[in-house]
Amino acid sequence: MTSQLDVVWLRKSFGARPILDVALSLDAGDFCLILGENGAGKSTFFRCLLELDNHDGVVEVNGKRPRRHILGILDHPMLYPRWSAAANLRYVLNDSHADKIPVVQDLLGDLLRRPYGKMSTGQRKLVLLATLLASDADVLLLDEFSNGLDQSTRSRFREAVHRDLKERGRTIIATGHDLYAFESLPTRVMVLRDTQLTDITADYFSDRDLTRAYAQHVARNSA
Ligand SMILES: Nc1ncnc2c1ncn2[C@@H]1O[C@H](COP(=O)(O)OP(=O)(O)OP(=O)(O)O)[C@@H](O)[C@H]1O
Repeated sequence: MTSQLDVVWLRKSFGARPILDVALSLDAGDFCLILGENGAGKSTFFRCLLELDNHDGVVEVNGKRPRRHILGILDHPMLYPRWSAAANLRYVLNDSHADKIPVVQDLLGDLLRRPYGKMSTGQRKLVLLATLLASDADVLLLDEFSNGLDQSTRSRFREAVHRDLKERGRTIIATGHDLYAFESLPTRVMVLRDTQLTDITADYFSDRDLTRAYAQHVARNSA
């Protein structure tokens, strides 16, 4: 059976320095958390999947070339600051009713009317998440998305993502150093180190403790 996202192989170097030599297959409904030290190559992996960096490899979404089926949030994306969140959503998604989509209404509520430029960092992130969840993309990438979110915004993030995975069956890949923010979401957990992805999902599922599973992996590999 074809996976929803199939990174058959992907290699990336900066000059003579190899950064990525990875393969990864994920199904519909998978939430894959990629852990790794600063500089391990997580953002570079996302940039390659989004075709923002040149690289070698074969990547397929539902057995075909990805085209517009992968969308992601990378560092500090900008929407139009003077426009309301609703106007930005309608423009970005090219859909005059985008602000009426239930997931958008649930996530943003009154924020929809507020100018994007006058929002806090966490509120802007919710607008970006709503944009992704209202899109047609089958694969979503969330780079360091959870950083700087307070407890209640994290809960809204988790609930919206949970519902999307269950009802829409997208594939979501996230990175982040704040592991508590991802509580209960991951179906797959990988560590990126020395150009390679290592699957630590089984370790994570033994007691659903991300911090312990990651610390054990690091300890094993630095011994
Ligand atoms: N345009 C570039 N040219 C050369 N080297 C780069 C470029 N972009 C990133 N790098 C290097 O590639 C490596 C991977 O960077 P990347 O940003 O992907 O790491 P990361 O895992 O996302 O780190 P962090 O957790 O700090 O966000 C780093 O050593 C970085 O310095």
